[in-house]
Amino acid sequence: MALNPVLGKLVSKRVVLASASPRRQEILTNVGLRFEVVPSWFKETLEKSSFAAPYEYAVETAKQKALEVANRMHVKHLRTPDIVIGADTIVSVDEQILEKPVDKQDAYRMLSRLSGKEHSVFTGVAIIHCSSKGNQLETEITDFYEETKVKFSDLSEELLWEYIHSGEPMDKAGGYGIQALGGMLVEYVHGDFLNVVGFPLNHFCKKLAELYYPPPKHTVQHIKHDSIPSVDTFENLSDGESESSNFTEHKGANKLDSSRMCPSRPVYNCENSSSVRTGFTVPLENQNGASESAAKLPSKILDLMDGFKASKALFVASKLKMFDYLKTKGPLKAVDVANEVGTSVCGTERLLDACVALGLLEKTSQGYSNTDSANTYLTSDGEYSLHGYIIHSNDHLWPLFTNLESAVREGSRQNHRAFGRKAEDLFKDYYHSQEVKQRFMAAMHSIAHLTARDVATAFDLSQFKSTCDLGGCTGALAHELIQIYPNMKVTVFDLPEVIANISYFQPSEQCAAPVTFVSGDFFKDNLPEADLYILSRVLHDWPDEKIHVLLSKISAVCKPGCGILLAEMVLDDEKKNRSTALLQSLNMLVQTEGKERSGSEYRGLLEQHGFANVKIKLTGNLLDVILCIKT
Ligand SMILES: Cc1cn([C@H]2C[C@H](O)[C@@H](COP(=O)(O)OP(=O)(O)OP(=O)(O)O)O2)c(=O)[nH]c1=O
Repeated sequence: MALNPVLGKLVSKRVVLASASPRRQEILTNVGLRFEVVPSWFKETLEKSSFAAPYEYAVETAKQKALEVANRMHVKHLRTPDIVIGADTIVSVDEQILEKPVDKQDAYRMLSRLSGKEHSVFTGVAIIHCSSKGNQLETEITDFYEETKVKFSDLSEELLWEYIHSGEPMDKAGGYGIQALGGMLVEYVHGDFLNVVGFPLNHFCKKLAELYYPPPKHTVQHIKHDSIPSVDTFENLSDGESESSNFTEHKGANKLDSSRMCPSRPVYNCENSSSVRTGFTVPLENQNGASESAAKLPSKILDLMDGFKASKALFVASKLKMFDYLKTKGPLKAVDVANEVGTSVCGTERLLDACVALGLLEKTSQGYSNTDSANTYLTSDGEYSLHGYIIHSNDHLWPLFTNLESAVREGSRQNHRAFGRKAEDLFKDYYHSQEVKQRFMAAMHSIAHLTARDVATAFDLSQFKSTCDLGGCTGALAHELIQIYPNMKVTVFDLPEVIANISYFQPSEQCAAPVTFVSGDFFKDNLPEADLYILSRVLHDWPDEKIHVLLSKISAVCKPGCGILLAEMVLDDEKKNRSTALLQSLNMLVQTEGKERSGSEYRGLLEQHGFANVKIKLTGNLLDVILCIKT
């Protein structure tokens, strides 16, 4: 199947996914679609009883989510996106619509209704093509839905509660996630699996193929409204591109054929009906090579070849604090940015343009300005600033990664090559100078802050009265724990040179129950007493031998019923799917004796030290969470 041309049609467009769902982002990223994420603020409060069928509710909600984002972006930035994609997933059982549970009781109510029965999962999708006329936003809406049938086994009350306590149901329609623990509840699935996970990719691609490669008119005329089209893929059709299928041009000339845009007109594949489903294979119609070479364009490989340039562009713009200047003073012309920063105008202009193309900045006739993401993540005072980690990536990881080849040949860390220093203990390397130490602490703080909420809420930790975050650095996770569990006593235990430097990172408003910081070396010193020991991004720094030393120390002070919570990037057992975590494991190779590990590997390590009932939660954020209890 020539998939690439379908998505390739979107390459030059500003595509926005109006969804906060990490699953939708992952599904679309995995097929190489480039898009910005702007979660919709539309509240899912449409009156369900006013819809004749559950899928109509999902389609309308998806449409409203996407329209809200299209309108907001148009008004706010005066730079209208080309395409906004919205989606809404619901579960329907006995004519009732189930959305995300509001609390655990609600999850229990939903899951017990699904037990032993077949239900339908509907995802409504809206694809909105936007354009600006004068100051007005014009939209062309295409929508559709997909249904998948899922049957649950008979589920005991005990099993349901165990599942609910895993925390997985809370952000998922119907209260389950088929892609993770919830998969164990499922007897069969009829239909598109990804539709259950939140996005019907196959139907979406077919829809794009319809929009961008419509069949020639004579073919359409032969199709009866209620009949199966005479072709089931587009392979036999001529492209139509030369006539009218280039969406942008077509739209400019006159409005799109509304029969293609309106889901309620059944002329050509506008309904969700398997009887009119077509494949989304795109024709290699042109025998003289033009389209064929486009179809073969190895875009993923080309993106990888460019990856280091894109990373470095981000690092340099961050290091020069361009995002900070644009936040306070933007929009600015390239010459003004160059003056602020003290750089050349021609170099600055090229860097800013590259950042625009990478989706980090926006460019209008008034100049360059930050995107919402840049304000949140790239400025040094952004709410979830990654500035510290970006500078660490530029100044520390980049030189190490340039020695990746040696690391792979030798199987060991490369600090001596990158920094001309004999490799000592990992943390002695980081703490040999005040500047490097503070840079490292800022980097760790930014990741800990970004992931803290997901780590703290992955499991219900209210049973633990006291917690000790070993290697908890600036206390970002500790502060989040206190927010969520106000009665919890939280201690951070870290090296004296870290504890001496934490003040800069403390939240300005004082918490009622402040975090206690204790200095020491967890390999050598006594550990503070606690019901729960947290090791966040600690075990990945060390080889198995050192981990056994640490886990046996924790095991010795842990009473039965007490636990360990690990926060790490957990690899899939086959070590072939999670590229972020696998690349992070290379990161550990170039600078430590540690590595990233799979869920089974962590389970094996923990069980050897008397920790059982090991539960793993993939959070969708950078860190996954593992909880286990001392027997
Ligand atoms: C049934 C099921 C749902 N889900 C998820 C998909 C959706 O993210 C979520 C349903 O909620 P939605 O309201 O469709 O989406 P969302 O709130 O996650 O994101 P947004 O509104 O910003 O688009 O449930 C799974 O991940 N696995 C499953 O098995």
